[in-house]
Amino acid sequence: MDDLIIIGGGEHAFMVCEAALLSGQFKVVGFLDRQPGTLGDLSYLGTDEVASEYPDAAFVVGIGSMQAGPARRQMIGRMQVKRWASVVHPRAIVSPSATIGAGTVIMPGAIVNARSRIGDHCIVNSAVVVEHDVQIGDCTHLSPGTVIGGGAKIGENCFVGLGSRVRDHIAIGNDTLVAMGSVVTAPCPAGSVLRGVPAKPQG
Ligand SMILES: CC(=O)SCCNC(=O)CCNC(=O)[C@H](O)C(C)(C)COP(=O)(O)OP(=O)(O)OC[C@H]1O[C@@H](n2cnc3c(N)ncnc32)[C@H](O)[C@@H]1OP(=O)(O)O
Repeated sequence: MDDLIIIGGGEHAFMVCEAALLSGQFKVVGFLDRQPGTLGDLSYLGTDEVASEYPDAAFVVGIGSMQAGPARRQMIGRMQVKRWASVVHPRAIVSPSATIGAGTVIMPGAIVNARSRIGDHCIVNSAVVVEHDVQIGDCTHLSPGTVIGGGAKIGENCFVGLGSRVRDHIAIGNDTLVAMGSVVTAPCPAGSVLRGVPAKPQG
């Protein structure tokens, strides 16, 4: 069983901790945060700088990114971490032909269907449906209840808000924000901000 350290001590970190414990794959040894705090029964180990003191542990980001763009990737790049764990809640359904990147978390009720590829450090949140043959880029957050149609491609560093739908076989560019409740019916370039039904670019 791997030792796991969670980066972050907020609400999402608690969810990640619970998923890790329920998976039976990890012994969660503590969490890092900018300031001392509490996270269930976990020990506060220190700030990000102490990560290098745990060379044998695996790490996972427990910070729920709520925006599109490179901030999450940059934060991860600054960490002195050798090994990233992917955490899959035992009540998620992941096809045996799907691949899940390092540092990615899959929350309860999520479905990742056949031949889909989820990148590194993604959040596939509660009750998300990622249909077959989908590609999700690194550091992208699919918020609870989103549905990604078969063969769609979502870029890196995207944020897809609560309950949104993305049409099958379309591509969404990197760093795109999809507002909650949107229905994305057409491809969009990198850096888009989309909102509404059907989703339209915002200025
Ligand atoms: C585990 C978890 O809980 S993960 C949580 C995930 N959270 C989410 O998915 C929420 C993400 N947030 C959104 O999608 C927001 O709608 C944002 C970020 C796109 C916009 O937020 P803000 O800029 O704060 O917009 P704000 O709330 O001020 O609303 C401005 C206007 O847009 C409207 N509006 C806001 N969001 C939306 C939306 N998703 N669709 C349509 N209209 C919207 C508001 O009603 C408001 O209209 P008004 O000016 O006529 O009153």
